[in-house]
Amino acid sequence: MDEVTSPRSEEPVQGLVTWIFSTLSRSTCVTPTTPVAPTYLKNNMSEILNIAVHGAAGRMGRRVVALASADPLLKVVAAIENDDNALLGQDAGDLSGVETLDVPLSSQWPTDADVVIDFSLPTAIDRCIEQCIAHDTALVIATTGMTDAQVDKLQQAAKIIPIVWAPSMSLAVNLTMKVTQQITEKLRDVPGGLDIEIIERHHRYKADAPSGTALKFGDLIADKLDDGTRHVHGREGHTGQRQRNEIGYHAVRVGDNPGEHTIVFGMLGERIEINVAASNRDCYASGAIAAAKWLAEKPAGMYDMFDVLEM
Ligand SMILES: NC(=O)C1=CN([C@@H]2O[C@H](COP(=O)(O)OP(=O)(O)OC[C@H]3O[C@@H](n4cnc5c(N)ncnc54)[C@H](OP(=O)(O)O)[C@@H]3O)[C@@H](O)[C@H]2O)C=CC1
Ligand SMILES: O=C(O)C1=N[C@H](C(=O)O)C[C@H](O)C1
Repeated sequence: MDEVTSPRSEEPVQGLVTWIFSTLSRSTCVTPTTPVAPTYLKNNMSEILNIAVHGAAGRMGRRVVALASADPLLKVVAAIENDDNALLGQDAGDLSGVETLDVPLSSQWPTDADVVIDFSLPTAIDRCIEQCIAHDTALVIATTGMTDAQVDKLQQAAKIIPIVWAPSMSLAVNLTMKVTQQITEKLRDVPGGLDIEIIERHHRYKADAPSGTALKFGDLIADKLDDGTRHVHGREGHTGQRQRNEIGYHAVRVGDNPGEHTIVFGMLGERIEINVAASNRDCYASGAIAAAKWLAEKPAGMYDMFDVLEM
């Protein structure tokens, strides 16, 4: 695959712009009806990579199966599901709207996977981590809403197996995270003060709020502010004036929105709003597949999408 230029050696904003154009010019537009493998990362894979999809019958799992099955460098060897899922036994390819793969949905853990790609539920995460360690399998973990104990467990697991963990696998979202950090650095001391609020919009079926991505936006922005940032979730009643050191979060649940984040930088007299929105779920699925390929040759450790995307 083509080599991507890292922005690290260049001046920050110019570097990011150069990088995104060089990246997008190498990428392929994907739609749910025409699965195409992600092409925006180089990889040096010499062998076919065996992929297991955890949460394979879900909204995301199906798109991962569809895109991975269209990639000549990948083989979907397992489609793991809940042991009481009504679809157990059905073919993962049929379910995902691609050709029959002869991979039935199963709650059994596979023995031949090189990398597990997880889009499931927090209740499924403990077993997933334990099984990846037991089978010495790399793990791309995308599920959001984990408990602190599960995050600790994941950090411990990263001492034994390679893990990519990110609340958003999307290229555009991760680039936007970098941009919002740069904006925060430029505006943090603006006369009159800077108010930062994060509005996220997702489909009505989403189980956790605010989104993992919104929380990560907030943490990354807070890293560029003075200590003592307060993370405020919604507002109601007699709240008093907004405090200077707050980051506000607002979770909107509407229809079938596959994910949208708006970061508002409010000042006296003007404001900036940065919006990043998915049109469909393939930005996440293709990012997770890129992460799996990247991870295949890495030693044990905890990585994120900034590592994968060389940002
Ligand atoms: N990092 C990223 O880029 C993204 C992350 N996400 C996150 O991914 C997760 C999944 O999202 P989405 O696909 O929309 O959700 P879905 O609810 O559609 O899919 C989750 C799937 O996991 C299955 N599952 C439940 N328990 C287990 C188990 N023990 N073992 C294996 N599978 C299990 C569910 O089965 P059942 O129905 O039987 O419970 C379901 O099929 C969410 O946390 C979401 O926030 C989503 C998009 C992008
Ligand atoms: O549940 C979803 O759909 C999504 N969840 C992730 C999150 O919580 O950040 C990522 C994406 O926004 C879609």
